[in-house]
Amino acid sequence: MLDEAYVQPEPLGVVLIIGAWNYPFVLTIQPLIGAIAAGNAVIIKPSELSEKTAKILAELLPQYLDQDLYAVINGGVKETTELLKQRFDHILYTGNTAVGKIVMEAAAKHLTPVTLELGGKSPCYIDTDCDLDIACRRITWGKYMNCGQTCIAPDYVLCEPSLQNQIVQKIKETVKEFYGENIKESPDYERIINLRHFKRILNLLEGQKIAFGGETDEATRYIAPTILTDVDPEAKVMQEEIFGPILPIVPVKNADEAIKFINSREKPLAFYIFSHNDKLVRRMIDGTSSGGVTANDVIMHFTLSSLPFGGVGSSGMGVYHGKYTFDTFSHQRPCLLKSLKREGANKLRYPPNSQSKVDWAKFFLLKRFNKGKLALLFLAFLGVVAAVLAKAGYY
Ligand SMILES: NC(=O)c1ccc[n+]([C@@H]2O[C@H](COP(=O)([O-])OP(=O)(O)OC[C@H]3O[C@@H](n4cnc5c(N)ncnc54)[C@H](O)[C@@H]3O)[C@@H](O)[C@H]2O)c1
Ligand SMILES: CCCCCCCC=O
Repeated sequence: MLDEAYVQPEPLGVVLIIGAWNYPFVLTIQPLIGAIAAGNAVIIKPSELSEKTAKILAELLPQYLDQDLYAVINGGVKETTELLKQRFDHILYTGNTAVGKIVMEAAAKHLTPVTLELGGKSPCYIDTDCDLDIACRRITWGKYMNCGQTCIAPDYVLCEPSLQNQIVQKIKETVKEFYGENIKESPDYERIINLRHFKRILNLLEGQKIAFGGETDEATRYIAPTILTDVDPEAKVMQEEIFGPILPIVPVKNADEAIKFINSREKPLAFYIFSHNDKLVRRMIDGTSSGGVTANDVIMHFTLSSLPFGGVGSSGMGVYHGKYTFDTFSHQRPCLLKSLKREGANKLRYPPNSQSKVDWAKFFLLKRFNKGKLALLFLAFLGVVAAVLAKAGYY
């Protein structure tokens, strides 16, 4: 009651940040900022696949930051494996789920806590009560941005069968509006990172009904914005994160079936719902689980520093962004400052024990006294004294 209690965040020590290639600058610098703010030393390991960004980070960072505290280490699997043998105080890893398990296993050897920013198949439900023009424009933006190589891109669409053709038509129109008649020539349409990923994505198209797009060019690793319709939930394209510009549409009877569909799979990194019906939006949020949610848009929850960003289940663990990054890289140290005075009040907990001590302890614990309540009690006591004095004076 009379002591001071507070939480003091303290730095964890040395943090390892392992970045991914698809947004190679933001996925290393954003966690770095919070790790520095929390007072840690940091080692950054950019992805070797985005080699130019990795090189420029190694060149630029030492020009602005103390190299003894903030180092960039470049390399591939061999170097990262070696790095992971070292003891760190926290590891933030961004990348695929399989490597996430390798990172967690290496961290476990030193009891190092991890934040795993992984991926998954982020579903998008489009309700019949919806402005389809706007929904399709926003989905087109989020799906084909960075050629579909975005961790929170809408992976596939769930909708009632009657909406399917309209959605194809509207996305087709929006693609033309965004990238022009000749998408290949558009300076705003990107390419697939490498040949391995190009072939992996092409493999997902096998046996599918292509309602729009489908053109590819291996020499430039170009894959056109593509839509697949009437997709079988068991199809290959529905088994792994697409991470490319292909949008499967899976028809469902209604919102309840969409909820069941989502819940029968691994927990996704993001979930998107398009509907005018606020009740339905909330019902779908309550009925499912995902790293994050945006209603009536895609991607945008990532951009709010007031919201924590991260996955759940196989899409990751832990969060960052804004103040949450600071918290992730801090130990929340509880501190209680007592005085050596007022020893009488402590006698209750010392032996020998008695029933009366137990009764007093129960009284104090159950009443949950705090400074505010104590002040009220003191005021009440003063009131009683004042009343007694006043009465004594009156007579
Ligand atoms: N949650 C997020 O914020 C987020 C952001 C971007 C990407 N992602 C996910 O990342 C995935 C794509 O990234 P990726 O995995 O292809 O990126 P990647 O190939 O760049 O790998 C990520 C990092 O892991 C390291 N790595 C690779 N193999 C390793 C191994 N065997 N041992 C130790 N380290 C190893 C790489 O060097 C790299 O730094 C997608 O699933 C995507 O959804 C998630
Ligand atoms: C404004 C869009 C930024 C999206 C970054 C997503 C990071 C994950 O791939």
